Amino acid sequence: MNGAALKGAAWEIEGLVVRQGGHRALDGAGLVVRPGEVLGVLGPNGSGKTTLLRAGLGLLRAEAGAARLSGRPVAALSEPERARLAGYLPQERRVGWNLAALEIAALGAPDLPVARARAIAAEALGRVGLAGFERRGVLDMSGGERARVLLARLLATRAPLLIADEPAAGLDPDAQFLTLDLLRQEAARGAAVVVTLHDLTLAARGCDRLLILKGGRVAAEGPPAEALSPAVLRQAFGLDGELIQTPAGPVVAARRLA
Ligand SMILES: Nc1ncnc2c1ncn2[C@@H]1O[C@H](COP(=O)(O)OP(=O)(O)OP(=O)(O)O)[C@@H](O)[C@H]1O
Repeated sequence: MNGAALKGAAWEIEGLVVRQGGHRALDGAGLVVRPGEVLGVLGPNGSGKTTLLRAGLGLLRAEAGAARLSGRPVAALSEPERARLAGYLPQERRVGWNLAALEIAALGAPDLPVARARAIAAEALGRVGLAGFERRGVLDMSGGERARVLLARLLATRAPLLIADEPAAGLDPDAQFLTLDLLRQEAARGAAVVVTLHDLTLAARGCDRLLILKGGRVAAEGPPAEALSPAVLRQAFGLDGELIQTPAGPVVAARRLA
């Protein structure tokens, strides 16, 4: 452990070095997120976003660096303790068994009696737009519907930290905005939220702060207008673009560098 715990942070990661397949997938990256805040983690494919989330939860071994959940070193917490402090929606939407949507969503609340967990799951399914789908097997759904069930499972955790790895991937435009709205609602109830995204406009609209990764390092960090400056778009994403304010909210207009 390096520095002292930051007061009030739900999740602090500092200086992580993680080797994957012989090269440094993370080379000193970190993040801090506080209750009530939505932090977006962005970066090109392979820049280390998923590795940062997994290593920061103690699911991958780090060669150096530190991670704390609610001020407690992740390495000192059991997996059930970590699960109570952090709801985690992984990038892969793998589900083995064709269980009903309600049962899958209720897995987010294993601490509660079954009837209560199912009531919370039903409410979460309603929030993600799946009222009426409670009894449908998740393997008998479209990919986007299944993704919403897994988002409902995340919401059902009611954890103080919610981590969603590309929750908007494969969703229709309305569902993408809905996803960010729901995560913002969770932040409004006091949760800290960390979300990885590839849609820069969605990130600019839905996140309070953005962390941009490039090559396993933090390339930029700050409010969307700063973190998505033309210089960052160029250096981190290889794009010629800018953030434009419109009546509907900010939009990132960009094209590939010639
Ligand atoms: N199991 C693995 N074995 C070897 N290399 C890996 C493994 N998992 C990830 N990597 C490498 O680590 C780096 C970071 O991967 P990571 O999944 O964190 O990127 P990402 O930013 O989440 O990407 P994406 O946007 O494509 O999801 C990449 O270079 C990737 O090829």
